[in-house]
Amino acid sequence: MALLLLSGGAVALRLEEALRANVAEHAEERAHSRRLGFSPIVFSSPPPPSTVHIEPRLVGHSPSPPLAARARSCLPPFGTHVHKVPRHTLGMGSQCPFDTDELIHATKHPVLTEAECEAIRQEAEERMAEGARSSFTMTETNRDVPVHEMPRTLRWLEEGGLLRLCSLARACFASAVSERGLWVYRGLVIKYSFDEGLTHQPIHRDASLLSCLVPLSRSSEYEGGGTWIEPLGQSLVLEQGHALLHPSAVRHAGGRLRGGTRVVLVLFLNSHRMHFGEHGRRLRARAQNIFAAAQEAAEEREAGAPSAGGGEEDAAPAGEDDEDDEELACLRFALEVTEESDHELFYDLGARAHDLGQTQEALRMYRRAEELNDKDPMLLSNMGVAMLELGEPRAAIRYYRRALAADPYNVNAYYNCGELLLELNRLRGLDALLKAAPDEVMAEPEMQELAAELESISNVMDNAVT
Ligand SMILES: O=C(O)CCC(=O)C(=O)O
Ligand SMILES: [Fe+2]
Repeated sequence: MALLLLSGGAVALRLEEALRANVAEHAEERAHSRRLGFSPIVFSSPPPPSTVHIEPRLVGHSPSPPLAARARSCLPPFGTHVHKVPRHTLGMGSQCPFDTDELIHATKHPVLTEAECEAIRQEAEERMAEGARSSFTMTETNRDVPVHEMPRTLRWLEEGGLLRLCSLARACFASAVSERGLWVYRGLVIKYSFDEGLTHQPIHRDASLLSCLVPLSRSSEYEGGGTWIEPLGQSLVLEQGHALLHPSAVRHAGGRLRGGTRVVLVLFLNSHRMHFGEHGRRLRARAQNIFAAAQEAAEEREAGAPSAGGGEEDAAPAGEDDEDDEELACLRFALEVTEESDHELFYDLGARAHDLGQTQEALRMYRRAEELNDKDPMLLSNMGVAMLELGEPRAAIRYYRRALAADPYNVNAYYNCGELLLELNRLRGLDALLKAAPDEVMAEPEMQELAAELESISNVMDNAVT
């Protein structure tokens, strides 16, 4: 398979620099984790077999047990239900630290007691009531409080809670976790509440090696919800205190809540040493940061630009082209280290070309992405747009419909599909589309406009007939 890039010593050298910077970033994050108040976990013995079973009553009752008891309470106590996900979907290439497709583990029993769940939840709710919130999840559709701002929970983690969860993570993912241990990149308590419009989290990967999620609510407190696992095409709803563990690179989402309140504890865990397979995610993040910084600078220039006089387009300020190249270089380095196995990188390259008006090239990249993951709603929706731009409206509709099958709440795909059906005068199709759209989608102003247009055309036609 031909690599897209990388020739010449100068570029290769820069790749090496980028990789070194990733390793340094990992070390800096580990140090930062300590500053936030998380002590790393170092294992003192080889991982016990995952079949080891200890009595549930040993788990997590004593607030400050002696060390030996603490260690015992930290054995991976319970078996897990395992869901298989092809490990190539992690996009880590042949250096993937996970050596199996058994990548989604849901414990068969609680690993946190009811009392522990309630205590953590209570502290999180106190912090939220005081107005604490982080923007870590970068979305308005849920609320989250960082664990490092929750002293009681932090202490509970120190006193054995973290060792318990990390031991479990180690038993589930032995190939990725060495004796040198694990540390918490971030911990969050996330609240979803249907009545407050906090209903979900979009599909994403987490910025760590392993993700561990424990519902603090009982499943009877909400409808819908759960953790949506894209490659399974399914939401997993766990009972209070059970743990869901998966590689952070499994694409997932906070599943749509249809009622009630769901509160979860999430720990993002990293291994002592960074695995080579993690370079891709860090390089992609670099590219995204460079892009975001360039966007911000452009917006600032626009805001600060004198409104009068001149009339000529400003020349790009010195350095901007270099920044663009840096973004591209990072994406290409990421492609190289992941051996072109990560569909998100092809998506990014496609979106970048699309933004620059290079629709053919965008489609070429999107197709490479689609070969690796044909269920990504954003990708499919963008492919629809590209198809339309290239004069293929029927293909565009097919892509929009596939995007909607993958994500029935995708407003962009709904709107683009609806607008195109209107343009093609396929009014029955438009009517059916609007009727199928969930209320949340129809509440969006652009969807309201589409519905109004359809109605006014229908009225005109009715009047013409009568
Ligand atoms: O709510 C969930 O089940 C998923 C949460 C999640 O993915 C996250 O916080 O990163
Ligand atoms: Fe996540």
